[in-house]
Amino acid sequence: MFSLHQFKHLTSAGFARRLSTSTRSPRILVTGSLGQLGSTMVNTLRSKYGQENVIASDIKKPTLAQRSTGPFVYADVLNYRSLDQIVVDYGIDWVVHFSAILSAAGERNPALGLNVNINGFQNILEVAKAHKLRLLSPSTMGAFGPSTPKDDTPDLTIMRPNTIYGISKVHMELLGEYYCEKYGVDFRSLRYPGIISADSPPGGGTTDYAVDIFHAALEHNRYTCFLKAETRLPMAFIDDCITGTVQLLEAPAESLTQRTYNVHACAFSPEELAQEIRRQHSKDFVIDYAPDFRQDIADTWPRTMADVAARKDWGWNPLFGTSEIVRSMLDKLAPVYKNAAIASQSQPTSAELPPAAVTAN
Ligand SMILES: NC(=O)C1=CN([C@@H]2O[C@H](COP(=O)(O)OP(=O)(O)OC[C@H]3O[C@@H](n4cnc5c(N)ncnc54)[C@H](O)[C@@H]3O)[C@@H](O)[C@H]2O)C=CC1
Ligand SMILES: CC(=O)[C@H](N)C(=O)O
Repeated sequence: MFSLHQFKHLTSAGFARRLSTSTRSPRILVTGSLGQLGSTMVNTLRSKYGQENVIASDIKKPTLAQRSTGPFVYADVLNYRSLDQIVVDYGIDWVVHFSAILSAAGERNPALGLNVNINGFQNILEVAKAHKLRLLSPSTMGAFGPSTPKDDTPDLTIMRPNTIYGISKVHMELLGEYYCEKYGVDFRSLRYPGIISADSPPGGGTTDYAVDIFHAALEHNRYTCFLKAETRLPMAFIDDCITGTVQLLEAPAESLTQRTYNVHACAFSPEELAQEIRRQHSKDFVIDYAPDFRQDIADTWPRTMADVAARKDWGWNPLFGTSEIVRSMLDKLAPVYKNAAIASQSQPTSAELPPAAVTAN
């Protein structure tokens, strides 16, 4: 049994501990952290909040390099109990929910898209409610649909998307808002345009061409695009995307006037992007067009989005336009392709190999 003196001592120690945890860095769980945006997000958050405070997770196996920068756990968003356990074990305060099935992948496999984007999100929302977590879960311009005004699309407008991805993201936005109003879950979201990054490959979207084109330009100096030449869509560079996402994540609750915000940086068509690549990389770069089912998806999305509220409420301020994006992508990827070419040239040809090595296959 504790004496009264010991009890007082214990409670004041407990109080002191509670005080110190209320001023410590938040512990952040990132789901889907091996996707196109996840690894950059994890690295940015780790450099701000400390390696140990950011728990990366996915259902895929990380490479050694991905494991080396801090904790990584298996987290299937379809399994509520495992999410619950991670939140308890790691003392999670905030969740950045990046697990999703993107637009093209969702049309290829609607059942998977519905399951991950709807049931997975509901699990995340329930965990956020149970443990009073702050939850940032991105939405997309794909939440708009064919009857939405296409230019300067406002935050609040007609939203009748006709893809599994779009429908599931509207569900996410509305459910997040409902849980915020009804249960006080601090849900935050932003509607990204297509995101362009040299860090990781894109994961099955309609805007993937705007990343693939750089790899093709550097490797073959030609590209066959799955969208038509004139299909203009909103886009943003990964640096602006991650900076903006962290700004919204950290924004004081009282500065937010809504739960979901449009964010826009620039807009271009495949032909306009190709012209900029010719200007900055090679005048001989060739693009041709073989539109497929992704054209029908792109045709339902805005050409530009209005993002006045994001700029005003939490400081969205993208720095990369089309020309800066092309410059950065070429600067980052050119050395990779140059080194690969040098390595393949220095590989001995079969004629130069000793007989045992040639017969090994
Ligand atoms: N990349 C882009 O251009 C845009 C992305 N977004 C949104 O940003 C977020 C992140 O997107 P990306 O990184 O591009 O997606 P991605 O497709 O590259 O990555 C998604 C990740 O989710 C993981 N995942 C799939 N099923 C899972 C499950 N059951 N449990 C746990 N993880 C699972 C995958 O393994 C993958 O690593 C998504 O919500 C997406 O809708 C929105 C607009 C544009
Ligand atoms: C715009 C998005 O949400 C994504 N890049 C996709 O094309 O599906």
